[in-house]
Amino acid sequence: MSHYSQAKFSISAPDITHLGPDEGIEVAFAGRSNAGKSSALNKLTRQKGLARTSKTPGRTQLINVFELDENRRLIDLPGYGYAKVPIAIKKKWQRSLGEYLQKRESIKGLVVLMDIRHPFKDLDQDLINWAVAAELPVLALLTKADKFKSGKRKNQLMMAREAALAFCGDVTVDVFSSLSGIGLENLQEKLDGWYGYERKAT
Ligand SMILES: Nc1nc2c(ncn2[C@@H]2O[C@H](COP(=O)(O)OP(=O)(O)OP(=O)(O)O)[C@@H](O)[C@H]2O)c(=O)[nH]1
Ligand SMILES: [Mg+2]
Repeated sequence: MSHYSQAKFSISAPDITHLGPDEGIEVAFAGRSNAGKSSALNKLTRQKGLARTSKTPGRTQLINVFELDENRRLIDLPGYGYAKVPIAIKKKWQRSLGEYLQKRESIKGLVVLMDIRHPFKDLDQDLINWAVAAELPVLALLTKADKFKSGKRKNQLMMAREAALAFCGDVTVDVFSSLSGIGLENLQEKLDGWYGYERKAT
């Protein structure tokens, strides 16, 4: 049994003032709209309907909080970069995203999810660079990895790692698929470290 299957929906907050006390450890999932954040959270927690997913980009407009235990939370952040949203709404939710990242003390790790077919767009780079500068640990995940066969996938991962090195230094880059489960073990291992869960010796 994984710690992550314990996740329970806690709250949806329009901005950080509506979140609970800024204590404990939060790990946030961020990325462009439609990158697969909510799907990845469902895969990680083994709960198909935990985070709402959608074919329509811009589904997650609130900061959604899932509790693992009293001190540990998973955060599904609003997606960025989706053009077809009324500007007023977009401004509001991008502000809540920025505020969360800049002001929330309990964030201890950031997972940046990017579609493996077009990783490291400008906004992704900005976010990762910001996190690196803020000394916030980052895991860059290339999602929907099932879209590529193994050879192409490895190649794309190699290129993405080189791209990451070139523009923002040493961030971990890995592949992930919420359909096939590729990369799930590695994701859990990274999160275990951030949350301070001990790994069983095997
Ligand atoms: N093939 C494939 N499709 C995926 C995968 N993960 C997500 N998708 C699809 O991509 C679309 C968007 O997934 P979501 O998880 O809702 O994306 P999101 O990043 O939460 O999107 P917003 O909430 O709009 O920011 C849905 O149609 C998913 O079924 C994956 O690993 N493989
Ligand atoms: Mg979502």
